[in-house]
Amino acid sequence: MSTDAQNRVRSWTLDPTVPTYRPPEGAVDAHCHVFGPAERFPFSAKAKYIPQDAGPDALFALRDRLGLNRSVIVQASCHGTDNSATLNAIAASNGSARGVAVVDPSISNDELEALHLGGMRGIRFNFLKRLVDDAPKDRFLEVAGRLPEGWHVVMYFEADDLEDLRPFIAALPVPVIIDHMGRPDVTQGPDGSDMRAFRALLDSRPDIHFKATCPDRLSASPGWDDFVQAVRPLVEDYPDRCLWGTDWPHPNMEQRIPDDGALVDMIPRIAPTPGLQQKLLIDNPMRLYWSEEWP
Ligand SMILES: O=C(O)/C=C(\CC(=O)C(=O)O)C(=O)O
Repeated sequence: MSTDAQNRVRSWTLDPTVPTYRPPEGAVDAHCHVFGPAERFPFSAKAKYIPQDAGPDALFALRDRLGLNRSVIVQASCHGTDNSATLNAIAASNGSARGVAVVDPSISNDELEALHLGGMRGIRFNFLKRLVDDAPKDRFLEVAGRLPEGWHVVMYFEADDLEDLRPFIAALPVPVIIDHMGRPDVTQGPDGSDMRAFRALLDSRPDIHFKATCPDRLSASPGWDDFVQAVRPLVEDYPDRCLWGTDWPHPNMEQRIPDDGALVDMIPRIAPTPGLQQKLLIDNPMRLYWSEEWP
């Protein structure tokens, strides 16, 4: 994969609109990434995409523009299991960012503790074949059993893989967060088979959470109406289990770059009351990522 500067892709807009919706004070962007800067934090030899730099300065400037206050930075697959770029961004955040690491399952307990001190609060298991070469479930389960206190597992998979993954998810010994709701086909509507299967998963244990994220990836309609129709009932029915995030810098979306301001303006459409917005943007992510500051 070419790492030449001119071949590195940009999947985010440099000029997002300022949203009309104003998030409540303390709102958390619970799903974003950083890329590089590559000179200090080179990409993994196994990276499936090589992006331009999108470091902490750009992330925090965007956050200010969007009216958000905290960030959960999820280690992106292009950095493999070297979490330095994510840790660097967390360190630059003055306590306003936490992270989710990607680790080699043979990681030692001391290394996990060091990640905790660096602001990590979970590990991510990525099952998307276009992003990672392998996802060894037995080794994932082993490391999930010895995470630092209060950590959780973030899972990324596609709807067609949910059935296969159910025993694995059931065996996880810590709380679980599902990225982008496991990528359902939202065009099926709120009662479609993908949403029904996802609700069955949520009903299978009380500590599974989901990110009501990525209309840009999941929607087939320009105004993202299908996303709203499918996702709002999920937020309303599981108000204590939902999180929201921008997904900036939108890896692999260079052909359909979303406007980050429009993503923020989705919030009141999927969480229509101030009470739901408080849970989605503050209570739920604070409990999972800043538990020591949260009642
Ligand atoms: O930003 C996301 O959640 C989705 C990604 C990228 C990703 O997860 C990664 O690189 O680790 C995708 O679907 O390409």
